[in-house]
Amino acid sequence: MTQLNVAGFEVHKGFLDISAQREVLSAVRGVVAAAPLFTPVTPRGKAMSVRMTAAGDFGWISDRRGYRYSPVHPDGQSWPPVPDCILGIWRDLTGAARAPECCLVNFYGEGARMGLHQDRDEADFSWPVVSVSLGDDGLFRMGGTERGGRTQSVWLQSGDVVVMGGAARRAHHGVDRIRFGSSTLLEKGGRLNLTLRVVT
Ligand SMILES: O=C(O)CCC(=O)C(=O)O
Ligand SMILES: [Fe+2]
Repeated sequence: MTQLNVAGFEVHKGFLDISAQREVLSAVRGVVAAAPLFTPVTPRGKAMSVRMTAAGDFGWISDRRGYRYSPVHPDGQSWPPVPDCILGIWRDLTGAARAPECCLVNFYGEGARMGLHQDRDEADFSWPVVSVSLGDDGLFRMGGTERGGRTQSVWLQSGDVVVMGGAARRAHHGVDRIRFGSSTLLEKGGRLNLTLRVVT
C-alpha cells in the first residue's frame, strides 16, 4: 500500500485487496436490495447524474425540499444496517470512538460525475469521513476549505480508500469523471463509492 497526502487528504491506494473488494461489493449488493438506488434531485429540480442509497441510521437525500439526512429512504422504509465488513474499514483507518451513522452509497454509471462540494450537513466536523472506491476508476478532485482555490486530482481505483479528516474534513472535493469499463469488478461497469459519516 502506498499513501499519498494531498492537502490533508489521506489517500490509501490499494487498501482493499481483491477479496476484500468482493466482500464489500457483496455487502453493498445486500444494501441495494433492501434500499434501492434512487436518483436524487437538487433543490432546483435538476436530476443528479449519480444514483444513491444508504445504510445506517441516516441516509443523505436531496429533493425539491432541499439536502438533508433522513432516517428513511424516499420509499418510506428504514435504511438497512451498515454491514460489518464496511464498519471494519472505518475502525482500521480511524480508530474513532464513534461508529459511522451513515454509509452513503453513490453509483456512477457512464458519464456520471459529482461537482466540487463540501460535506457539511453533519453536526460535528471533528469526525472524519472515510470514502471507499469500488469498480471503475474515478478522477477525484481535492481542493481547500475556500471555494475557488487550487485543486489537485488523483485517479481513485477499486480498493482505494480516502480519509477526509482534520483540515481535509471541510475541504472541497468532487469527481470529474469516471473511466467507464476500466475495472472488471462490476460486470456491467460503473463506479461505486461509499462514504462513512458520523451525522449527529
Ligand atoms: O465518489 C466519491 O469519490 C466522492 C463522493 C462524495 O464526495 C460524497 O458522496 O459526498
Ligand atoms: Fe463529498
